[in-house]
Amino acid sequence: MGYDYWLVHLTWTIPPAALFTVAYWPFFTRLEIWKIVILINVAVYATIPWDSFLIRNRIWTYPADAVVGWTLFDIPIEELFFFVIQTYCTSLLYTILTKHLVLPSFLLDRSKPGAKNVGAAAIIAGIGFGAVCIMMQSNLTYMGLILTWALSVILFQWCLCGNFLLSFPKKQILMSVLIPTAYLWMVDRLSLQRGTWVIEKGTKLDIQFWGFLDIEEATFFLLSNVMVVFGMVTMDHAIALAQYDVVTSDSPGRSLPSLGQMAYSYMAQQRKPLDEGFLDGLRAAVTELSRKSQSMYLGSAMFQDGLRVDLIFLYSFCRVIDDLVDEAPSREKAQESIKEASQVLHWRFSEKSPKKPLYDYLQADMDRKQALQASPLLHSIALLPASRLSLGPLLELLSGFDMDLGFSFEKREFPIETEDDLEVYAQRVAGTVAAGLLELVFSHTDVQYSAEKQEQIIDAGQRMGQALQYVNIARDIKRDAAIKRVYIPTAWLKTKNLTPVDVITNPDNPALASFEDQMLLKADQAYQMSVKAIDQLPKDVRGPIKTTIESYMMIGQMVRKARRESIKIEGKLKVPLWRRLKLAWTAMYVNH
Ligand SMILES: CC(C)=CCC/C(C)=C/C=C/C(C)=C/C=C/C(C)=C/C=C/C=C(C)/C=C/C=C(C)/C=C/C1=C(C)CCCC1(C)C
Repeated sequence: MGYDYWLVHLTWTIPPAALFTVAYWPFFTRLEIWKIVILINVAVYATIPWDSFLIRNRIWTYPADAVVGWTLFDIPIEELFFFVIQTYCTSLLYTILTKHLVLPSFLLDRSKPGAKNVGAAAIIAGIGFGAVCIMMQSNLTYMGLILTWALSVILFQWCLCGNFLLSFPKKQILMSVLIPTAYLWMVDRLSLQRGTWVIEKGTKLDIQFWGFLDIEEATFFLLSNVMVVFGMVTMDHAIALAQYDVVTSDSPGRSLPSLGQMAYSYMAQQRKPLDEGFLDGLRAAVTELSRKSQSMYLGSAMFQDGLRVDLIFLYSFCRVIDDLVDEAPSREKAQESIKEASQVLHWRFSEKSPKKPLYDYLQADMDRKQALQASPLLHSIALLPASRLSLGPLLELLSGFDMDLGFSFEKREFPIETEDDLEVYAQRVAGTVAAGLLELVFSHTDVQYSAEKQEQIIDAGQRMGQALQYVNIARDIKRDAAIKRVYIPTAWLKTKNLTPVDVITNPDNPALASFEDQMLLKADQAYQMSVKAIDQLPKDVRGPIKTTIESYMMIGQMVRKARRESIKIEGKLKVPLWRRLKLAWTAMYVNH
């Protein structure tokens, strides 16, 4: 007996598994862990008969002095552990690489018709070739056994999720397959060189890469990783459909069904046709978010399932309105947009509003695509999860944009006159967004909250939204001055004998430092008053919400520091990526 085989694990497979586990641990969701556990089980049960057959037929052997000697169906225990650890590593890598993807956005297959059949035909051809290899009873035996077994599994997976796979991003699939494959080739080569395991001559082609890596082994590790990754994609396909059902449902709140239920309805394959308008809209909203704000896109990935999708739609609505107002050629045009938004919102939230596919109702005479292009506003409102939001905060948000339109340098009009105005403004543009977010949180959780409790938490959330807006204002004093807006209350300025016009004409005035301080102090106070409420939220959302808030508050600290050390900042001040990652890791870890 010997420890050579265990040594391979101790040096090559366990360390990367441990490293990735620790790094990713705070971000692991229960669903992700279950997926991996299920896949490991499937992999082990599927591989045992095959591997056992190989060993009994002496296709490959292991020297007695390399293994401890425990076996199951003649398979050394070390080998069984290999099935587990490889499946774990590859599926974990896949989980990390695909964390940011919004699964339902890949439900519509836009690839060439027939692409799925071409794939299936190729896999079947591979299986046929493998069968011929086995029947020849020659040095092609091992290759034949690998191809027939692995490609049968892959064919099954392809039949279930081929279309989903075709629209899934190729980069993530390739990296999840190829990185572990290349790594295991290296490990396998080393072990074959050392003789920890031996592929017997006679049933193999005897072609080696890098001197020792048999071509069969190379093929095997590639195909086993494909099985693992396709297995993950198949489960993700089932999950994507369940998420789709949740976010397109009219019921005020639903969380994801259990994995078992999802697997059942997936295999039953009885589905109503998908709503293409909805899925196109989702895709557009996701693309827009990732283009406009990469950090918000990645940050949103910490929210799970249906909640994340709903949040993306909420964001998309805010974004569209913001752009419409900012890019309007005149104040009147901007006000018109706001008015239109208000009307469409009233309609969307009314009893009369059709709850199912909305596009047809919006623009009955227009093609959907055209409607989308013609009015991003209509589109973003149509996609809002109206059954899980309320109208109030959204209308209040519009009134915040209205306030922004009140600025006029020419007419010397500055709507933020008093500290009260500042608070009202911050509530309208940021408090409302926090309120919307929390409404969605409450409707996507199984935790029961009394109406009173909800109201209390929403109150705190709105105050937190205001706090973040104060940080925004403190950071952007100069940038706002450049577009002739001053959010420092006129009353504050007056204490130093200044006016908003002075701020716009001389934004570098050192006297402004004290107002920046005052604004950040106000942010701190609002933050302190509401931070405790986070602990009352459902566990899943505490981490991501804390991350968002703390990153903002960190911007505040950086503004202070920059001022203290007279650092000049070009453009927008940002928290460095590594600090945000550290912050996210900690916030997620503490609330895990
Ligand atoms: C749950 C929900 C929501 C929906 C349900 C959706 C659904 C139906 C999904 C179906 C998924 C399926 C069917 C997944 C299947 C995955 C498999 C079979 C993975 C096999 C991995 C095999 C692995 C990793 C095998 C590893 C083997 C190794 C490392 C062997 C190595 C070796 C060594 C070391 C020396 C000698 C040679 C040898 C190659 C045998």
